[in-house]
Amino acid sequence: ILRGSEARPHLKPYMASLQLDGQHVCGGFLIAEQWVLSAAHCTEETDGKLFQVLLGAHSLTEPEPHKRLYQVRAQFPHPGSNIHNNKDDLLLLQLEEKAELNTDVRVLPFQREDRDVAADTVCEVAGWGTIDHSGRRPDKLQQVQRPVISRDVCNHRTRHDGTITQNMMCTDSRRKDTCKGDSGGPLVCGGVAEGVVTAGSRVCGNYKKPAIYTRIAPYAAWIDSVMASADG
Ligand SMILES: O=C(O)c1[nH]c2ccc(F)cc2c1NC(=O)[C@H]1C[C@@H]1c1ccccc1
Repeated sequence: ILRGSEARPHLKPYMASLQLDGQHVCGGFLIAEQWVLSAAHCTEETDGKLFQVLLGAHSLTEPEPHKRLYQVRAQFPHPGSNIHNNKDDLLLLQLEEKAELNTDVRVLPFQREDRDVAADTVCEVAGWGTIDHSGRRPDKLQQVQRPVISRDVCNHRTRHDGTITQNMMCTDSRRKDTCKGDSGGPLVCGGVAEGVVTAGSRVCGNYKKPAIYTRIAPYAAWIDSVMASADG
């Protein structure tokens, strides 16, 4: 998160850190007791290794009362996701067991009505992604508020030039923005997850390249079917 602020500890109890060998790779969030939603691109350089999911954390390194690292039973990238574009950039992770819910670990509801969030709506995004242009990585969860921009503006020739589909949405990226490592985290508008930070590599903090999110509502049926089909 560029030019954001430290989140109030444990006030975003749905936040997850997807880790490999103890290193934060991407964000994610708890959508059900045994399920985390993130971005498919985050699995690109993991050569088949499964993530571990850290829940209940504010600091990535310090001991905290409800912080716990969960093993992942299975990972389900959306079948339409691919390395060439941002399409269907969603990843479902089934935890090895149901997460223990408490004050610091809670499910975040996601939007099921497929209707665009109005432009200028101010939403919030959080993550342990880079906090400056030198790529500094925070230890504590950061957050920032960003206004939604319309798909037409985001698709302008000088912005993302028609690549933003109706399954994507954008927020203004002038100065304050998401960045590497924030991908997979939720864009929360009015207490509901409306989008997932896409993990395609993109410049951060440049107003000409707005932040891109995968809208969740169009994928509600896919999410429900994967959760229903997997055992447990
Ligand atoms: O965040 C992303 O957009 C993104 N997209 C990817 C695609 C493949 C992939 F193998 C990884 C990623 C990845 N995350 C990262 O590179 C994470 C490692 C970097 C990071 C930044 C800040 C703080 C901690 C760690």
